[in-house]
Amino acid sequence: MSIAAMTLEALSREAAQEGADALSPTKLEDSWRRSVEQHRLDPGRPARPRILTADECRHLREREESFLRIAQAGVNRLHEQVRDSGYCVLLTDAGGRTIDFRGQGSLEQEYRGRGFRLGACWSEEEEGTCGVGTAIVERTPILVHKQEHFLALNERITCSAAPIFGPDDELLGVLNASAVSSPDERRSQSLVYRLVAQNAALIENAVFAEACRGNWLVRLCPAGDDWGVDEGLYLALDGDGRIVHAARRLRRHLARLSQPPGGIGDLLDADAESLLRHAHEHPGVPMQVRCHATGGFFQLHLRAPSVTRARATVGRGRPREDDGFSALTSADPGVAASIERIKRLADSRVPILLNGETGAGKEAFARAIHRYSKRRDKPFVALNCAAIPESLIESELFGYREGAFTGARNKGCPGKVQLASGGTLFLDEIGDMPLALQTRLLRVLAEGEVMALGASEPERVDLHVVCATHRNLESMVAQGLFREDLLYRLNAATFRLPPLRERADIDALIARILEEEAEQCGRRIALSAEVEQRLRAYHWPGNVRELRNVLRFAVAVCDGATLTLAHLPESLQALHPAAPPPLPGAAVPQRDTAGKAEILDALQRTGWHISAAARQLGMSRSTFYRRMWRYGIAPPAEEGDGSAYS
Ligand SMILES: Nc1ncnc2c1ncn2[C@@H]1O[C@H](COP(=O)(O)OP(=O)(O)OP(=O)(O)O)[C@@H](O)[C@H]1O
Repeated sequence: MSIAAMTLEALSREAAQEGADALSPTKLEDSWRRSVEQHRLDPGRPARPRILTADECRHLREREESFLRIAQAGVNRLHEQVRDSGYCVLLTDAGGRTIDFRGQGSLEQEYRGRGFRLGACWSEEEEGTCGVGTAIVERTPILVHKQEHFLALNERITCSAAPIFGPDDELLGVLNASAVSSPDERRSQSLVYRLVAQNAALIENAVFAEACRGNWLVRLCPAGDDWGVDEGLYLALDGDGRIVHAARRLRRHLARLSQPPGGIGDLLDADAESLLRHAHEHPGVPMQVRCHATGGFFQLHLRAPSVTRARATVGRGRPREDDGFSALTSADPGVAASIERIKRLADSRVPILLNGETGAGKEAFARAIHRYSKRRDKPFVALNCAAIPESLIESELFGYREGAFTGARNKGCPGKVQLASGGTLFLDEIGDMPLALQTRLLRVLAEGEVMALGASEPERVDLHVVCATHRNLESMVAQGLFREDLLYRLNAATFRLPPLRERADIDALIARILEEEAEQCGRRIALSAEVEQRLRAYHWPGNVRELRNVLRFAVAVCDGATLTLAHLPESLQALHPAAPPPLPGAAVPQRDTAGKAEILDALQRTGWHISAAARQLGMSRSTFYRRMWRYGIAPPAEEGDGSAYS
């Protein structure tokens, strides 16, 4: 497959194919078969869809708050387009539960009577073949018209539904438009069907743009399009102009290329520097670019990163500003993908194993999982298996009953397992757990039961277990130091937290932790270029913990507004010997090291005159643009609230 596959024409063909798929009888036949054979539904069932209780509904909407917020524009737009024709609009979560609903006054009663309302559950398992449920299973837009519904009760309604996916292809929910009366002719629904699919794509793009707020965002549109209809193909670029993420529709095509593009320049006749130059010189005007392989032209719109304003990664579109993971949001593709996968497991009972060097953030992740889950109001109980003597781990973990051993407290004492019941048990350094106790832990995990020391009856416990280790448990198994069956129970969901030196988002982490530490002292502090370089070059054996300590120290000893090398601990100062002073008369080398503060300062002093600012710092214009790109600096008129500019 050549790069030509990624043209909009190809995408349009694909959309048309999806359109044809919606009408494909095969999908409906499959769904009917599932309704009978898998879900064992009775087509004559008299009951309407299940409706969540008010409490369940509120809880669900809270959890999906950020998805709801981002999807709102698309839901409203679709509603405006179809309401006068008698359609209502539903947005559901990935399980088909209605989390947003737009009706129409005069038809409200009829909608409610048919199950179109907040909290209604439209999964295929419960309703059989239906728009929302079948779109979830088939993962494609679908039209289910009248008698195509499985339940006789639903055979008067028509439903056009389209799934919405997150940046990692995870299903976030379904957008659906339904009417309670419509012509029998299926083709009468083709316009509504297209509008639903189009608005679902719009929401998907908005989710992508939100998730990539920390990156430069590129949107490619065919000539003549404008920002009003937010379609197009999205790419996220890092500070070196490399493509770090592509939205789903584009990714499908990029994946088929024999050689995936590394930088934007591999794809288009423009590099990062020229995009920025254009944005600076022609504010508000999209840049015309050409695809190398096809020669096709696109309008390119560019949006600056907004690292400090980055909100919680959307992913599954979960809740509130602090959804547990907001403080850990990462532009490192590996970490970001782990967060998205972990979120999906947060409410399951699948144990999670976090692997990583000391200080890499394992406990911070465990706490985030707990705060993200529906167990967040219940206890989070941590036990460091390496920190307490082997002889005490057993009673610490499983508790003991009265008189269980000499020195035991009169009334006995619950263990961490009992204390964590209903919530999350975090077992740090699980590799240090003695073998005999591993057997007992296995029983807790397998049977949900714990036997306290000295007890005659086991107690039932309901736990989510998160474990962490810096060790290689597989090789411990090979050495007979760790039980193989326990490993298999724990490692179904293993996540590796990379050491800081390997993280692609190290600059953003430095910036965020510096901001936090400076804020603690009510100050704003920038980094000098030398400090930035030094922090980036250091190997960080103590990972994020060490980084935080270094910055805390530096902020404490710095009186001014900029951290210099002199403020760093000695271990970092000694990293590179200072360069010898230049010999008199020697050519002054080109600078390529100015930090963000210096660049911004020069821009402000020169009124954003690029050549003058570059001259002041002894740089060429292109080096200066490169640095602006790296630091995510956009001309002030374009920065705004981080929304797109061209
Ligand atoms: N992504 C992050 N952003 C900001 N701070 C972080 C991040 N990850 C970890 N930290 C901070 O780094 C410190 C160490 O983190 P944590 O205790 O979670 O590491 P750990 O991997 O569990 O370490 P250990 O293995 O030594 O127990 C904490 O102060 C934590 O708040």
